Amino acid sequence: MRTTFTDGHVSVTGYCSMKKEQVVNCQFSVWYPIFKKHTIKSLILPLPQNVIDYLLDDGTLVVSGSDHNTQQTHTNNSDLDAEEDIQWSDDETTTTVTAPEFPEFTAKVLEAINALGGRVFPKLNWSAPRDANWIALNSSLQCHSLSDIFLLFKSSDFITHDLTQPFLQCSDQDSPDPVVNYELVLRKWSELIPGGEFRCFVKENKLIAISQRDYTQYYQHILKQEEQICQAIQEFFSQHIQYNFLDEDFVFDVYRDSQGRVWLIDLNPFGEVTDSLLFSWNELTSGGEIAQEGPAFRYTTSEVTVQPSPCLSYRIPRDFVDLSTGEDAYKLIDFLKLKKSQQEESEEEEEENAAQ
Ligand SMILES: Nc1ncnc2c1ncn2[C@@H]1O[C@H](COP(=O)(O)OP(=O)(O)OP(=O)(O)O)[C@@H](O)[C@H]1O
Repeated sequence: MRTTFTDGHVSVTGYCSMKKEQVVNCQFSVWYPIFKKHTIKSLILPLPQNVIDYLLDDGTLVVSGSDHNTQQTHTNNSDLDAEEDIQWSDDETTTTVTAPEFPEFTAKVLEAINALGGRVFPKLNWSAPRDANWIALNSSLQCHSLSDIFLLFKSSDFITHDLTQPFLQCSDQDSPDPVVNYELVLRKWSELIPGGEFRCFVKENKLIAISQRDYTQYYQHILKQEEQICQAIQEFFSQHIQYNFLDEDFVFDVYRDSQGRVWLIDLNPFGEVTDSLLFSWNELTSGGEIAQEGPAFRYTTSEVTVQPSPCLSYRIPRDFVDLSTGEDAYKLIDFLKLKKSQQEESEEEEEENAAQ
């Protein structure tokens, strides 16, 4: 699930009126039990309040180290709680910070990761931290420990959106927000080839549109197998999805594997909070005109249209990543020294000016 912000405000164009209940129904723990047989094996753990507080505290990026490295070098701009152990050393302008620890939760997470084969894809109730994969060492959302998960979650706007304003774009703003029980979703890691992913739009229980998910790239096999892909998705929808979900309007994502088998990947609300990819919400809501006979199928047809990845705008320069994660301690020291010498230079200049 994703929200579009423009100058700090939500961009609502008002093509469709999504209700809070639709958002509630698209939580992972609601749809997973219904479609368990057709999706990737996953485990759901309730998120304790102190973990939620830690994720929302933007004072530090340092991650709990009890299941990983125990300490990391870091710039200190945090007034975090007493569990932090902060040591300043005089000779270098660096701090050593130990993040809060959650032993019980850590043990449960590790047990779940092991049960899923040691490598997982993490999510909250709705979103994965797709906007933060650049910060991970392998530039991937693959996690082996709770500290891997924390690093991604604490760096992700999509995760913050889930935690703070999941009902922001709903039309029934006058009704009270439903209670959300936050959950950590761990999914068995699967090597999904982006060219096999498609987003499907369902209106009044009818599959009206299918879009290539990774629309910034051209995939020749989609062009060649257009009919087979469309047919396989339609069959999957009518056999396993249609009339089985709690709403009649929704969006679902699928993966077609190399054997042609279709898998459910995710379920999203039918509304502007969900990216409409190669369609517009205006088209999708205007009386089903796009789907006269069967669903409309859109994919990128030539290399000319290839665009940069939509998540690129969330990235920051690698140097800053190294600084913020303490990955390259020397870079951090250089940076601090540079700041110090710049400060000294400007103080000298001020003194000279004052003397004149
Ligand atoms: N189990 C998995 N293993 C590896 N990669 C995965 C797994 N599940 C999903 N992915 C990849 O991550 C992408 C995002 O997954 P998902 O749809 O669950 O996240 P999301 O935050 O809900 O995204 P959106 O907001 O677009 O619906 C998928 O398109 C897929 O490429």
